[in-house]
Amino acid sequence: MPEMVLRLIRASHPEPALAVTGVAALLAWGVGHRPGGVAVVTAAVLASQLAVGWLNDWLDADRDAAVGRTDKPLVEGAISRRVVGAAGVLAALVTPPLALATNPAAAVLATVALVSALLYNWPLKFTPASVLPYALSFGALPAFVVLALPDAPAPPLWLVAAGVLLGAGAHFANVLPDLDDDVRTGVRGLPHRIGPAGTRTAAAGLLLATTATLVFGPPGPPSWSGLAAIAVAVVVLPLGWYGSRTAARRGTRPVAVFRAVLLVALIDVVLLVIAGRVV
Ligand SMILES: CC(C)=CCC/C(C)=C/CC/C(C)=C/COP(=O)(O)OP(=O)(O)O
Repeated sequence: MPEMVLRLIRASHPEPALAVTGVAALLAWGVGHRPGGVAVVTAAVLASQLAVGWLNDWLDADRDAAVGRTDKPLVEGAISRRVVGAAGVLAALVTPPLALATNPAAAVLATVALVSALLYNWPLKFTPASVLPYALSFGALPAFVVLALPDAPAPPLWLVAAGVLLGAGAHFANVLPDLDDDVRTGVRGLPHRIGPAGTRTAAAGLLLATTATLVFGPPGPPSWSGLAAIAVAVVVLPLGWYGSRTAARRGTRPVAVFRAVLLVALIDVVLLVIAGRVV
């Protein structure tokens, strides 16, 4: 793969972008999209993730350089700021037409999710409302996937609620490794205002609530696989919480809660797809 492409991928926040796109693809398959529908939904979600990730690094380049972020190609000077910004604008522009290949109502939801996420990049991440775009975008994501079906069914409330809780939890988990650096560069979102202990607790608590919503939300009794998912969340999330706390005390990047959150989110969706109970 050409070097430039690899650098662009690194500037896109590839871990969360792939996780969110993978979850959307599995969900699309689980709710009954045909292969073409799965492809369109996946492409629209991937484009929105790339747009948000690239424009985030484009906007944050000076702040990331000020705190010496070693994981950012823009800080290394490995890629120009103009290229990353242009890639972000291009990805944002192709998201609505891609989503429109399903139906207009679904395209509106995909666009709302994108715009809300871009508003996180600027200005909401600096305010106490920093959690809102995550909650809105992640609530809109499963609603988009369901509404994008050929007969455009109404998305179940429990699924949207699970998206909102997952998004809010992901915000706290994502900010956790950067709390100190952010404060030095003037970023004061909700997690910075409630501090590291509150942030770790919010991330783990919201993910546990997501899992419970997914297991107990659908009609009928919970499945054994659903109960197993809760058991995994109950073990993995506190382990991630503990790992992040230990890393923070050692002065290394506390990414364990973030990884635990991604793992629990993926397990939730895979179990739901296998059980065929999403809608
Ligand atoms: C469905 C959909 C579009 C969901 C996206 C929701 C959303 C608000 C995503 C933001 C992702 C992102 C680029 C975080 C980086 O934040 P940061 O600048 O705090 O972290 P960093 O230091 O790692 O760059």
